[in-house]
Amino acid sequence: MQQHHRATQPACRAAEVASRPAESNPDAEVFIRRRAPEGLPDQPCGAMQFVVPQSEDNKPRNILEEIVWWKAVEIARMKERLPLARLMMQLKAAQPARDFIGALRGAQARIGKPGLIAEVKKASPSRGVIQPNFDPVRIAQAYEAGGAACLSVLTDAKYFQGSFEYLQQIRAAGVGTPLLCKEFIVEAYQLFKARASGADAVLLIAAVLPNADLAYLVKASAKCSLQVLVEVHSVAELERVLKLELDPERVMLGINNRDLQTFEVDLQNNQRIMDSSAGKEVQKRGFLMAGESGIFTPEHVAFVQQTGCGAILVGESLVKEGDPEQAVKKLLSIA
Ligand SMILES: O=P(O)(O)OC[C@@H](O)[C@@H](O)c1c[nH]c2ccccc12
Repeated sequence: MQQHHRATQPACRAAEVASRPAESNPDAEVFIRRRAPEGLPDQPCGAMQFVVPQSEDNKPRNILEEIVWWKAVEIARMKERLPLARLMMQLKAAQPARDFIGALRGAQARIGKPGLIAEVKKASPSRGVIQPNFDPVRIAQAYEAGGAACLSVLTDAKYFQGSFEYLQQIRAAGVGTPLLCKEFIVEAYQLFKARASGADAVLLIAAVLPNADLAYLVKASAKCSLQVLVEVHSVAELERVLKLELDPERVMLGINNRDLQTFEVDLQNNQRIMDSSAGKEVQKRGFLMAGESGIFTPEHVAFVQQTGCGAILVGESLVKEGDPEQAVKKLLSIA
């Protein structure tokens, strides 16, 4: 699979990236390999059952890789509990999807600030438990009352303590803002599960998915009426994503300002990417851009806005507050 991912890059570029340490090359793409959580299996060869030794390289190289390797197990279990045929019946019965991107653009036009995607997030690998007193429905209702245009709901169970059920519960409680399913999506089954649970949009992470997979999953999303947020975290990734044919009415882009290896947040990353020629092209082609992660203050919001982002994705700074409604109002400077 690693070979497959690398093969989507020109050979010289891949070699160049591989030979430079990641720290000195902020634009290096993160190539997520796909393996079972225990790595590649032992390779017995011959009657003596001689085993080719496992190398260090057979462990996840970063948290994103670890999460993605575990996904394979999680998806297999989900399919056992809910086979595809039954999931497709749920999908048919789902309520029509809402216009996620339209809601963000509408809010931006109304308030003159980036449209807010407020995240319902209990925990994360970098922060541990952020909100021990976690009630997803109460938080979602408070975000909506505070003026969030859209919500993002973490569904990853093992690393973020999320659940697809939270999407259902939030919808069932009458929350009307469009919902993003925040998941590490690697196959279409997860898209169907997201839509059947009430999501209106899904996240696709460029660092996880080569362009061939992105193209397929974007198409499959459109088939089940899901809009898409494609997340990049470097200029190189943005350049790659822009090679795809994407409809700005159905696909928006996001810049994750959190480094996937160190977890450090740097809002300058947002500026650097938006100022690049790929960043300019994004704006020319009319894509809505979201700045993601590490946004804590109205000053941060203003900074991300002046880089050219019409949306922001905010989790920790809102979810850790006892009164998330006030936290939203404070962040957007709504009296
Ligand atoms: O809690 P923060 O720093 O405001 O970040 C929110 C969001 O950007 C972050 O949760 C996120 C961005 N991309 C992701 C991909 C998967 C899981 C989580 C994320």
